[in-house]
This record gives sequence, C-alpha cells and structure tokens, in this order.
Amino acid sequence: MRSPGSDSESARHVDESSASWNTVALRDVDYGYRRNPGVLRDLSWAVPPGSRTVLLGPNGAGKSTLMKILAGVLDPVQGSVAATVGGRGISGRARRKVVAWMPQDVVPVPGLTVLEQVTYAGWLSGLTTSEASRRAPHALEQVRLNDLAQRRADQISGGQLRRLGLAEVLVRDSSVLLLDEPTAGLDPAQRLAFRQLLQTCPRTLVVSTHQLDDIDTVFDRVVMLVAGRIRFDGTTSEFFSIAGERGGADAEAVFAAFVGDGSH
Ligand SMILES: Nc1ncnc2c1ncn2[C@@H]1O[C@H](COP(=O)(O)OP(=O)(O)OP(=O)(O)O)[C@@H](O)[C@H]1O
Repeated sequence: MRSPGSDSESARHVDESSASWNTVALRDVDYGYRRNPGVLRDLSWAVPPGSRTVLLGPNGAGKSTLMKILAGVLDPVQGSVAATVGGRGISGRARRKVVAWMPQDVVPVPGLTVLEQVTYAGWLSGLTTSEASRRAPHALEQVRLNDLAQRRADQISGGQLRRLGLAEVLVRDSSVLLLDEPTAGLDPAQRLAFRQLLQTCPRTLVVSTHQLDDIDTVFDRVVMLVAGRIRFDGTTSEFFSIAGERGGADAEAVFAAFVGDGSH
C-alpha cells in the first residue's frame, strides 16, 4: 500500500467536532455527457448539514450524475462545486476526504477478501493502515457482513456486494455520505436493517432510491429531481403534506404528480 498523500493529511486537520457544519454545494451547475447533453441544467443545491435527504426522481433524471458531481468524480461543464468544513471552504481534493460516495455499481477487488476490501477502502480514503484495520470489522458488523469477512469479495452475491459497498463508505470518517441506490437488490430483512442503520447514523446523508416505503421514518428532507432540475426541495412532512392536499395520496402518487403533470 502506498502511504496516504498530503491531500489526506491536510484533510485530517479538519475539525471533525464541527462536522455538523460540513457541506458541499453546487451553484448554477450544468452537466452533460458527450452523447447526452443537458443532463443537469442550471442546478443549485447545498447538502443540508446534519440532515438525512432522500433524492427521488424517475429513471434518467440525473440523480447519479448529481451525486458524482457532489463527490468530485465528475466536474461540471458550467457552474461550481464548493465544500465547507466548519464553515471554511476546502479544496476540491480535500473534499474527497469529507464526502464519501457509494456508487450504484459496487466493484469487487479481485483477490481481496471482504474484510481486506473494506480495510483497503478506508486506507484509500486517508486513514492510516492501523485505523483502517481497526474500523473495518465494525463497518462489516454495521452491514451484517461480518460472517463473510474472510470470503473473497468476487465470490459474494449481488445483495452482499451492495452491503460491502456500504461498508466501504462507513469505514471512512467522512461526515457526508452519498449513497446511490444502496437498497437495490437487498432482501426485505436487509432493507429493514439498512433503514435502522440510517436512523442511527450520525452523519449527513444523501440517499437516492426508488423505494418510497417508509421514507418518512428515515429521512427529514426530500429532493425530487426531474429532467435534470430540482422540482421539489423541502422537509419530508412538506412532501407528505402535498399527499394530504391530494386527498391522502401516498408517496408514489405524489412522486407521479411531480413527474407527470408538473403542477408542483
Ligand atoms: N456515461 C454516460 N454517457 C452518456 N450518457 C449518460 C452516461 N451516464 C448517464 N447518462 C445519461 O444521463 C442521464 C442521467 O443519468 P443518471 O444515471 O444520472 O440518472 P438517474 O436519475 O441516476 O437514473 P436511474 O434512476 O435510472 O439510476 C440519462 O439520460 C442517462 O442515459
């Protein structure tokens, strides 16, 4: 393993006691792919510090693209991304220490065990080898994968791989976690365990999902992205009050209304 670079060292000096102030914000961001321009359009949004935000939107709305830009994996074509820690701006490279991203497709590292892959992810994020080794078993316990710690990562099921991806994020000491469809492919018991984990997770969360059941028990904010623009940004109770206005419609009906008729 190479030793963590100066980037991680500078981020280590971040005052984690003020982590509730840590945020990342987009201003007037446009993004498009070469063959697919206009995916995000003039988008401004700041991750609310200390909150649990669920990111909703139809297929192709731009949720994954938005997360990749927040995580620093993609750079906007126009506009800017700024992260603040304890109220102070930090560099784009230091942002990768503060913001952890779980992609939609978790990739097993050939030849590594589940435990080694999580340890490696922690080390790559800037933890020392001993810190990463100390934290990895706990991260595996949090996603209930400790029984498979010694299994090769490329020999586990799709749902188990997803939980491994989540452990790779939890092992880091990042204060902002971006989770792209973390419950896709999880069985009902694991989805319940995941919800319980999020309810007690003391970090800022942004989670994209197509599963609308129980969002009010986990998340305090809802962002709805439609065709690359934010159509709704508010508290979960504001989201559900729209359901009330619609005669007690459920979350799916509110979702469909935002996507379909543009009346909100
Ligand atoms: N690498 C790429 N090259 C070209 N177009 C892309 C690429 N990745 C995504 N897109 C396109 O960008 C748009 C937004 O995709 P994105 O994956 O961000 O949407 P999403 O809201 O996460 O969708 P889903 O709910 O289906 O995961 C889609 O039209 C998609 O086809």
